[in-house]
Amino acid sequence: MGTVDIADMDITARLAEKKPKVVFVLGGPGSGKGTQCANIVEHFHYTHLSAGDLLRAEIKSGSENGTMIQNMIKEGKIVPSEVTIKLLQKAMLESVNDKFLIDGFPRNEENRAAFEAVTKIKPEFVLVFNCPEEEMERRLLSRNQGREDDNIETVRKRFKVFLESSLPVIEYYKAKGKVREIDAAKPVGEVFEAVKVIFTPEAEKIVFGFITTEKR
Ligand SMILES: Nc1ncnc2c1ncn2[C@@H]1O[C@H](COP(=O)(O)OP(=O)(O)O)[C@@H](O)[C@H]1O
Ligand SMILES: Nc1ccn([C@@H]2O[C@H](COP(=O)(O)OP(=O)(O)O)[C@@H](O)[C@H]2O)c(=O)n1
Repeated sequence: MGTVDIADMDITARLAEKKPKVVFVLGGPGSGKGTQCANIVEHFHYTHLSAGDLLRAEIKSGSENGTMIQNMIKEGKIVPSEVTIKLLQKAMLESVNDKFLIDGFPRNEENRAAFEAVTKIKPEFVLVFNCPEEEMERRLLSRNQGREDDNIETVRKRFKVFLESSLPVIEYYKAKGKVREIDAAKPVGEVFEAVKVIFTPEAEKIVFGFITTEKR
């Protein structure tokens, strides 16, 4: 246990006042989370917070945790929650928006429990992208973003971590009825059509002639 940091308490209290609305976006590495989040931002005015992007920015900023984060990402391991949660809290507080897509988090039970304990925020729902491993592997190895972890050796480690640590988090939310699953193996446009249905409010679905599940 570390000492209580007044600045951390302040961030948590200020964030609680803001009452942010959060959607967690989960799925295996390369399932298309970032791609679809960009579409959701454009159509539904959320702010996209990628845990991985925040961690990579922290490395670039030359922070004291930089080397530790870089080593963990290279190995496909999950960075301790304390670090990632602080970055997410700060980003939510700095944004003028109050609707957030939190992408790639929570990635394990520790992430999930710590986020809930610290922020008291529960997700509105959890968007899950399902994609076969062979397809995710193909996408990651041709992503071409110069990422140190998009090599076959690290990709295999990330798949193992996803199966062992992240799937249980998805199961946890499934049991709570919070998961909205998407077939992410289809082309980008088709995946977004399915995503849109989930984000469109029920009332608007009636107006625009979608089939709704609402009972009359
Ligand atoms: N539905 C899709 N079909 C084919 N390629 C895709 C699809 N969605 C994303 N991609 C591509 O696959 C790679 C991984 O997608 P990305 O959104 O970065 O995944 P994630 O954030 O889940 O790791 C990117 O190069 C992206 O352009
Ligand atoms: N909650 C998180 C999210 C990402 N990460 C790290 O960041 C890496 C890349 O995550 P990402 O979400 O940007 O990318 P994908 O693996 O989904 O393609 C992970 O493999 C972890 O090493 C983490 O430690 N904790």
